[in-house]
Amino acid sequence: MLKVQGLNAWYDRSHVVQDVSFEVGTGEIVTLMGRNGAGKTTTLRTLMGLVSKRSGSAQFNGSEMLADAAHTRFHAGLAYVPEERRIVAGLTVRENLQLGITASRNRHEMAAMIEEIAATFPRLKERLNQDATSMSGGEQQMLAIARAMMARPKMILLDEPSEGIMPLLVDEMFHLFTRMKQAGTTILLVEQNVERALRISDRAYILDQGQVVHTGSGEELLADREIQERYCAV
Ligand SMILES: Nc1ncnc2c1ncn2[C@@H]1O[C@H](COP(=O)(O)OP(=O)(O)OP(=O)(O)O)[C@@H](O)[C@H]1O
Repeated sequence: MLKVQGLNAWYDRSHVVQDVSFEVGTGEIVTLMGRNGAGKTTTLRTLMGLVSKRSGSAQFNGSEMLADAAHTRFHAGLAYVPEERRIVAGLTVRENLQLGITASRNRHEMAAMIEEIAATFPRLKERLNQDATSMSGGEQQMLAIARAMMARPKMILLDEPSEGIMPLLVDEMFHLFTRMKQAGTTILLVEQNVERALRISDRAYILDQGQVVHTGSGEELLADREIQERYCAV
């Protein structure tokens, strides 16, 4: 579904992503890992068209998309949940979810979509009419993911979804990713929570100083403590 080849990105003169190549197959969960500053977030931002100085190739379902505008990618079925969640204060959970729908929908369609999403995110279902920012950080993170899922993306890019979240919700969140995968969503994940991420990943790529230095199946990398200790914050 996504084929990235020779991707480069710069902030001014700083060459932050260097010749990065990786693939994400339809229905897979693929994780990008590596220490702070390795270039993971910048890789996602570059794929979403948010870094202007870039080169290389990124094909989404066979079409080159690196030069496309962010909204074109969105309409092609790519969703992005950045580390900062951008939940709108003063709106309820339901109203935040409604923001995730682009095309105009009638009330019944909208209600049906919220029902569908709420079935996957039970924690949000109980809180639909609550002010969204009164929820815990983890619940707000779930809302950010659920809101992105309202557009029914083919693929979702998640940047450190478990960061700063209480352990109980982290477990719930990783179960959620497995359920999203089972429901047909392809996931590209950036995670510091190495063990949990590897357990659910089909494949992972390890970045170090802007380059891919290692790749393997989730299972292979889970068994390789040396690689984890060397390149990830474990
Ligand atoms: N907007 C920016 N302007 C200039 N340099 C930046 C900017 N954002 C990130 N950088 C730098 O680019 C490098 C890669 O950062 P990036 O955020 O992609 O890493 P990361 O692997 O996602 O790490 P983290 O987990 O800390 O977010 C770092 O050296 C960082 O300081």
